[in-house]
Amino acid sequence: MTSLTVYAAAALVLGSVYFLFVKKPKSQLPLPPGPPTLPILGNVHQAPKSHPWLQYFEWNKTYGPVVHLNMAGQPVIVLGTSKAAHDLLAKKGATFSDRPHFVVAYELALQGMHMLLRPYDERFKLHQRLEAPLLSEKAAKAYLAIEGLESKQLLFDLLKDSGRTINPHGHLERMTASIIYSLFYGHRVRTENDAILVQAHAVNHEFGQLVQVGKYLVDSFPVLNKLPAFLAPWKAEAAAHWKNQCSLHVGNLERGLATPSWNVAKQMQKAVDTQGIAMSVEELALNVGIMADAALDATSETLSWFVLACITEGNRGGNWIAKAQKDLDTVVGRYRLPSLDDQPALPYIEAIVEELLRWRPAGAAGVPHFTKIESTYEGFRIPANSVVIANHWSITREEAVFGPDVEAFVPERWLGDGKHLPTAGFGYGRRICPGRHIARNVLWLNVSRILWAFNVEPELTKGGEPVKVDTKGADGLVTHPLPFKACFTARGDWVGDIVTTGCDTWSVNCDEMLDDIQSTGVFK
Ligand code: HEM
Repeated sequence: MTSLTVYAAAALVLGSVYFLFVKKPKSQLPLPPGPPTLPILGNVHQAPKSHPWLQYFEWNKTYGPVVHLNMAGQPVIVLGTSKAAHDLLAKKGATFSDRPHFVVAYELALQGMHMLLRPYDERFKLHQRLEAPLLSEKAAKAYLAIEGLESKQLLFDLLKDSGRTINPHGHLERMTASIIYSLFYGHRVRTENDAILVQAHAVNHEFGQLVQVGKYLVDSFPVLNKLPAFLAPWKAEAAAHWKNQCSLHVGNLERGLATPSWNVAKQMQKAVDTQGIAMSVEELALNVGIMADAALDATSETLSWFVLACITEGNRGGNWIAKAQKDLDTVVGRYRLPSLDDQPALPYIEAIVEELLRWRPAGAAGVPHFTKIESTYEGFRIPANSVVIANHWSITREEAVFGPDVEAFVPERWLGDGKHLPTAGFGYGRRICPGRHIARNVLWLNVSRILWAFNVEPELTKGGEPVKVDTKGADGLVTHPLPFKACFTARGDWVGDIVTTGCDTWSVNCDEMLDDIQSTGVFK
């Protein structure tokens, strides 16, 4: 969606005027430890320029689970263990659920209507209440038929490319986008070049540019926003971006409301109308649209990481792919596809999904929280107006919790006693990802079906060696693999029989499936 360097690091610098207003500390406790600082600049000169989660991890290793950074007066707290993240962000959720404030990207360009960036206030809680029934565990179950349909189509598309090396990203993204846009707007996505998907990418790319670190002085000195427009060129840029956001999200909302069948947009509109909530069309459209954006990127990139894990880590841990395929053959057999009903009998697939979320958390540095109030933790003072980062990369690499082989892909760690390991990747407390039930189902279904149908292998050099692929990934709020190729080969003729005959879904009437969701009675 945006570049995380951008987003997280912007969080580091945006409030450099805050310190002028911070009340004198009430507690005499010391600040948490952190790297040495320079006068005035603090740690600004050490702020990571890309992949910030890697540097945060190093700081957590050196200074401990709670690290304090001083970004020219802006306190930043980096949490590096799941205990610290739970203790502060979840247990003290009333205090730690705010977000840092972005003048250009949030206040101006999004008119304060970006769900992920909203401050923790009454309006945020209202949106959370409106979304909650549509993202609950029950609702996620009601969406399984649509998810199953798109996952069948994924198998069909991959089978067409069987035996060739392909970049799988387009197929994975089409599948995820089609689930989300069908559910949200009643719009099936037939190709990765779908006009709405392309428009969404363009708008998100533009948004990413607006949160570039240091691009706008006004993000560090909000008082500059009082300047007249001719002295404040960012205002015109933000206004142009707002138009593009509206064109995307209001356009999608209107198309969604005009379809014949049930969808999330209609359900949200109904809730707003029946509860008599005063809400502009833009506000509703952005709520639905930003939710769709959040869902799409994180889920499809996690699946890309899964394919990358297959080709780089597949033979580790006693060959986890072979183990999973043995279980699938025993439990599911070769005459039907796996479904969520098989989940209780396939704990190893569940373990693969957990390990995937741990090995490459899609939001490696999480999404920054913010606290307006001073707190204390384990003998340290967390100052008021701190940006608080739960660094998922550190948290998923805690050797005391996961063992010494944290860089390896080892599903076994989640079996037996491992069932109680802390899951990570969806954030914490009152800002925890509300779409996690849907995400987990999509991940489970596609991981199980891909492994049931295909051997997933690396691209080979002319000499027959696996082509080296980058496993560090690109910088960004949603961390994704750099483009790579893999080869999906059907595991046997039986795959062709089932996938060719039963997985070409383009003739299926999705309107009926969407109406079936409504008739489950989950939504009032
Ligand atoms: C593998 C898939 C996904 C991952 C790894 C993921 C991860 C995250 C993370 C780390 C956050 C920030 C949490 C925090 O601030 O502590 C978040 C927020 C959010 N996610 Fe997800 N997410 C995924 C899928 C989804 C889906 C499928 C939906 C919706 C259907 C969704 C909707 C949202 C929304 C609306 C927020 C903003 C919550 C807020 O600011 O209060 N996500 N997600």
